[in-house]
Amino acid sequence: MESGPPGGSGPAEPGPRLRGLRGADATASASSWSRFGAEAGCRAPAVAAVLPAGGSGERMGVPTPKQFCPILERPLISYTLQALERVSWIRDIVVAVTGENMETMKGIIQRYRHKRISLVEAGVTRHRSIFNGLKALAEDQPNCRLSKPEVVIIHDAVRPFVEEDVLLRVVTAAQEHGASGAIRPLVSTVISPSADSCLDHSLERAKHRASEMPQAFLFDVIYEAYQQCSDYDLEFGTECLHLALKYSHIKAKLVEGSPDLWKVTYKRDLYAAESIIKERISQQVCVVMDTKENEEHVGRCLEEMLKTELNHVKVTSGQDLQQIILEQCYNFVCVNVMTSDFEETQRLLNMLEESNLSILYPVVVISVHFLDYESVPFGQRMEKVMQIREFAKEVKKRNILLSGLLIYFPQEEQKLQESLRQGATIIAALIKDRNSGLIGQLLVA
Ligand SMILES: Nc1ccn([C@@H]2O[C@H](COP(=O)(O)OP(=O)(O)OP(=O)(O)O)[C@@H](O)[C@H]2O)c(=O)n1
Ligand SMILES: O=P(O)(O)OC[C@@H](O)[C@@H](O)[C@@H](O)CO
Repeated sequence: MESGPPGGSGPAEPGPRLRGLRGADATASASSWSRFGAEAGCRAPAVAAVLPAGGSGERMGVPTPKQFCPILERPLISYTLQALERVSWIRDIVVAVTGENMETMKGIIQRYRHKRISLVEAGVTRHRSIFNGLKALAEDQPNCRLSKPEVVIIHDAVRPFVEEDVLLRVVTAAQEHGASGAIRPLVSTVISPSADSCLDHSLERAKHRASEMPQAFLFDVIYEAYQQCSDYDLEFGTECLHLALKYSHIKAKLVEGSPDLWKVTYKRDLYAAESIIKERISQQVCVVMDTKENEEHVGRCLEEMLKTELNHVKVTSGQDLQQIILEQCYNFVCVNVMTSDFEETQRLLNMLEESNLSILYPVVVISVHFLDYESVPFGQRMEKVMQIREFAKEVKKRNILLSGLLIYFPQEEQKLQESLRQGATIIAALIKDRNSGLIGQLLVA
């Protein structure tokens, strides 16, 4: 069993969250357990998680095992780890990876600052990988800070969209019933073919469900089941709940899961996961502008136009920028009126680089310049504005996607409104698409 970097599998420690949120998240997380636990009449147990991540992803059809395939330049497994790390009452997260991917996994833990992670060798099947993870929790191994939990969550490393709510529900149900698992309605009807590939019978879809993840077990229940498990089940089985029933005689409590619990299996699932992640981090934008009359006016007009494109538009003159960054806004518009200088934008970029906000997700920054660019020789004006290409190349190394937008100003009010509307559309497209191919580009509204 290997731990990640020093402190990798230390005591429960929230994962890579920004300072301001860590407290908030942990408080929310702890209070949700205490609230939920109180309602369910149970106390908070010691909880650990096992993530099988030792597969080859054959159905994905690419050389890279799907758990390491990038989404927005970050490996899929990192999103799942992040989701579990948001839950402060999960004490340890044991990830089963193949020996050949051990260094890759350690690099991911290091780069994305994952905490509470311990690594074990995967097995040749998913059940064997899970079993190895459980052994790491069961046995007091020398120099290992892992200890046996009361409840263990088992969750596929390729299911990134798991929320605290369903984790809380399966753990609470496992405390009471010994085992629990998330289920979803079937999308297609299940049929049973005959030996000659004809329809033998079909199952009534309404009476059946798809077994998803997360699942949770009293540790002794599932560990006992794996210890008694036949080689056939270890080799060909796909259902942990079945092992708990067959070997520990425990009937798992089934809980309804959300639609986002699906497993990334085929390439289309990766595209779907990327669009969900893009949508989640594109919900809000922060408009940074000075309160000088001119700037405030066009900034407010732009704000109004942006509200027709994006759900949440915050405006700041800069004082509360640090808090906005801590609240994990990933999209910024810096308004510059009658100047092609980048001082304001540079100040914002410096704050973003210091904040580590862009470690987990690409941060979009659009430097908007309201410029009377017809009255000054084009070359002279453009020379300064074209600096954006150099800035963009530099900040891309920190996962910040910088592009520029020119809006002719001043101009007759109606034309200005049209430019602002076009500008808002361009800004929304840059935020929603997060295409790193557009960094350093200067767009004109
Ligand atoms: N020997 C294995 C096989 C699978 N898994 C993990 O179990 C989860 C769900 O399995 P699945 O979706 O089948 O992954 P793969 O086996 O990689 O996919 P495929 O069947 O397409 O090869 C994945 O996180 C996978 O990495 C594992 O830990 N050890
Ligand atoms: O069968 P696969 O190896 O593709 O994935 C494992 C899934 O079967 C499993 O995650 C759920 O069905 C719940 O047990």
